[in-house]
Amino acid sequence: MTARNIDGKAIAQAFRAECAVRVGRLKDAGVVPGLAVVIVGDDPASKVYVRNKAKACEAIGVHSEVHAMSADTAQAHLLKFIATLNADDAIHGILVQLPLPKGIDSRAVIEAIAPEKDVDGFHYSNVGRLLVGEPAYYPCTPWGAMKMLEHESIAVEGKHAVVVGRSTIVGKPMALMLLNAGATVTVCHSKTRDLAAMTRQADILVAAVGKPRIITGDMVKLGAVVIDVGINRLPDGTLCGDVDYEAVRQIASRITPVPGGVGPMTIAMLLGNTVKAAELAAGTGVRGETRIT
Ligand SMILES: Nc1nc(=O)c2c([nH]1)NC[C@@H]1CN(c3ccc(C(=O)N[C@@H](CCC(=O)O)C(=O)O)cc3)C=[N+]21
Repeated sequence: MTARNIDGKAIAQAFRAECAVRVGRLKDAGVVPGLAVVIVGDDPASKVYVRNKAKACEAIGVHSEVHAMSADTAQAHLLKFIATLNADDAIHGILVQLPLPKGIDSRAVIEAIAPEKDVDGFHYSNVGRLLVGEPAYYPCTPWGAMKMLEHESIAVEGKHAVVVGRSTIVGKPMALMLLNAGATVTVCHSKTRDLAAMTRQADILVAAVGKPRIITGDMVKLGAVVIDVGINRLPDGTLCGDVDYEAVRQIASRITPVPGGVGPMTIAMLLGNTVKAAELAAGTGVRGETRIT
């Protein structure tokens, strides 16, 4: 078997086009969606991501502003700044780029963001809503992975999904989204005994570990759907996922490539959440859905 790729770039493009239409409608109603991105310190990788986010906003007519602060910014200053963004009617979404420099309590910073502007879906309020299965802003990376499954008409209900990784940003919310969608979910992590025995049971396998190519061919069931969330930069500068793509491709039925898989979806979901935040602020958003994007 050779797996077909799930083309994140193309799906993200289609989703962004839908967002652009919604932005057009908002503009007719006199509202320009606005995203504020706050970046503290000068991590080069973070700067690239932030630039890509700003470009993606610009392309669909979302106002974006990047607030760059030095690595020695005081936490109190950052909290005050977030309070001004919370009060700014032109800003519908706030994203504080993670990781933050040592000495800043990321949790305190996230909790300072108004939940209705928390387009990352990291605030306790949104995390709790996800747990309960209520409308919320859902974390963009796992939400993007779910959207890929939906777009490809891959049924989740009744499937055995195995998530490798238990981070707050990807693994845990991914497991909850799959569970809410009716999957039987196993979450594996660094303390799991016999990881391969677990992953081989997966109809849908999600790798969110952050270690290059740790999911090898022998760990995958024939015909499984494999979602690779890992983005690892190798010493030679190339990007690779958590999945040994060439080997697993021979066994899986569908696979997301890296790059061009979950990464582009993450940015598309951020745009979707920002547009939704503007729609809700403008009173044109649809409430009562089981999900917000
Ligand atoms: N508050 C916060 N929210 C985030 O969403 C957030 C964050 N902090 N910190 C850093 C991570 C990382 N992240 C990525 C988004 C898109 C790609 C992406 O588009 N990747 C391309 C390749 C990009 C490249 O070539 O480097 C791809 O996979 O095809 C990657 C990584 C969002 N993050």
